[in-house]
Amino acid sequence: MIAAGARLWQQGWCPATSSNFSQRLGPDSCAVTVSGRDKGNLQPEDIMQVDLAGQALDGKKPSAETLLHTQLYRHDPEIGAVLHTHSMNATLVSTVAPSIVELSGLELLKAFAGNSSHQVTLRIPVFNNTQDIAALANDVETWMQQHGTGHAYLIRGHGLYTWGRDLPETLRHLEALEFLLEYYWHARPDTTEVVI
Ligand SMILES: CSCCC(=O)C(=O)COP(=O)(O)O
Ligand SMILES: [Zn+2]
Repeated sequence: MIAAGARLWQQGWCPATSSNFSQRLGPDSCAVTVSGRDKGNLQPEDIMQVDLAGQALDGKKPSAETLLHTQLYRHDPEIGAVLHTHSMNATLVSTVAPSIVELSGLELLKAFAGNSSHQVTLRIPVFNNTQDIAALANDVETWMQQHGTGHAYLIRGHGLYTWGRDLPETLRHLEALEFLLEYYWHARPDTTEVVI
């Protein structure tokens, strides 16, 4: 997670202490970044343990968005890592997109686990931003129960969440998403107005 933070910060995807990262530790807990830390220069003490209710197990202050990470680990036991970033492309797309961003026919869609052809559609739901992270986590869970887990979601005017079986797979998903969101921004098939 420390190396991942340096790599993602270098790309400009984690400005100004934004973003948070986590990795599953077992069936009932995960490691998550401490709130407010510089994600480009994480130290071992900037990573802590929480249970899947989001409660700190070591007295530190977990990411303000911990419940969005633990929702994913509770939802799917196969999820082993979660990355949340604040890139310009994700933020731009999140403000102009309809409620679901759809991407089809692009070779890079094969970067997502389970895809062996470009002839697939990646659906990325867009949730409205809120400071009520528990409510947002509930909205995400409800959406996933109705539509499936998928690979990612956007939060309007905020950023991107993605996940995978482990950290390398999640980094691959994130890099593919960044490419695809930049493509979407330039193509902007559904743009009508900015929505924040
Ligand atoms: C300065 S960014 C605002 C908070 C945020 O969106 C974020 O991703 C970082 O929050 P954390 O508590 O995980 O540091
Ligand atoms: Zn954030």
